[in-house]
Amino acid sequence: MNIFDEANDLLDNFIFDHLNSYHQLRNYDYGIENRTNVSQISKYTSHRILYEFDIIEKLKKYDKKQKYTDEILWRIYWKGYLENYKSIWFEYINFKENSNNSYLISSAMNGKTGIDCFDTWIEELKENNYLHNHARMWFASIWIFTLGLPWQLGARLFMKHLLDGDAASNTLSWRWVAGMHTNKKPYLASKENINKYTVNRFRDTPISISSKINIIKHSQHQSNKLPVQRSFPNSNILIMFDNDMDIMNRSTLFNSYSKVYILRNIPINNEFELSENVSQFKRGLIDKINKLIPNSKVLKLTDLGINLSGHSIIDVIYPGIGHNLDSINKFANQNQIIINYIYREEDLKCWNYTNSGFYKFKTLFYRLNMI
Ligand SMILES: Cc1cc2nc3c(=O)[nH]c(=O)nc-3n(C[C@H](O)[C@H](O)[C@H](O)COP(=O)(O)OP(=O)(O)OC[C@H]3O[C@@H](n4cnc5c(N)ncnc54)[C@H](O)[C@@H]3O)c2cc1C
Repeated sequence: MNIFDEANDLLDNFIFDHLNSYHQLRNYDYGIENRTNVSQISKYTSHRILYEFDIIEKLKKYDKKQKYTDEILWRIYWKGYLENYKSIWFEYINFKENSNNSYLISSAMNGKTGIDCFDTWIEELKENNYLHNHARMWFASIWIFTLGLPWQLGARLFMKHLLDGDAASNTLSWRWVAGMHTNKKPYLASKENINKYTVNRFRDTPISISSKINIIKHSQHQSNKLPVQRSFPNSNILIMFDNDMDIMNRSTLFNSYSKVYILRNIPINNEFELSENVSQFKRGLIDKINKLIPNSKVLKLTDLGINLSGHSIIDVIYPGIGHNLDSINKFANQNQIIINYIYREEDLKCWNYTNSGFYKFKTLFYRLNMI
């Protein structure tokens, strides 16, 4: 069974057994032993082993698909929103912590806050590399509004440990909790809500919401121009990354090149280092994909230079705003190489409608029958 069959099996089993009750049960976090109320496919969607638009297509024939489809749309929306407001990403990665909070930060990162649920989630995050969506919301709210810590550090901690770590969903969800997204309403976790949706699994720890709600400053971001698709191929080399590995229906594309390089070990500084579990998971996925593309080779970015000698223009499957894009752009600048990005038609279409709120996007998505 290849990795695509494995991922589709997980999705199909979920659809068959639990799609009907998803809208009623999805908000419950019953703990790691009982996760059947959610699909846990995110480690595949974030690497595009499962392609969002294929999932929506697959769901069309089911009755109670609405809530689940909406969640997939959130993923598409966040990606598109970040494409429209790239400066949000740069502001996030350039954030430097200079407060004297190091003791509190270290207690939070090591799960030693004394807040039972929060400390449990830290352990779960580091060991299981997954958190339920509601736990992510409570966690981020406690991090920001109870502990008073910068959201950017929480977002980096998530990216380090989540198998599904995703530049857009993660950065923008943290901003949403902080009250920095379009509705400007912070998400405030409450003890009653946590108790209800965790079925009283945690010691009853009071969560105080601090006055720090008011002090999250953020700049206004102007939307940027969206990219357009140019013609390809422009060289005999194609480059791809771990966050778009949907290779189904792409054999014609791959066959247009003599070599497909899958880049791994993208160097990012200490503040954005991935945990060993996450790195290992990505290595495993890349190796599996490598075996499925006959003319592919796995390369480190540091070895790309020698493999590209003599090329002044290369084609790259667009990896979306995030570290992969930053790294390849930096490489191209340093080596005076022109990059031609290959976009997906569905992405480009959706991004035109993701520059304001989610509900507007969702309404238009259905009305315009975007796939
Ligand atoms: C603070 C915070 C950080 C997050 N960071 C990430 C991240 O780095 N990567 C990531 O993929 N998701 C992130 N999410 C969104 C969401 O929590 C996860 O996608 C979801 O929990 C994954 O579990 P699942 O596959 O069982 O979800 P299900 O409930 O089964 O949903 C199915 C799929 O829909 C999509 N989806 C569901 N909820 C959301 C959502 N709120 N936003 C975007 N897509 C969604 C995902 O692709 C998910 O796999 C974050 C949410 C919050 C509040």
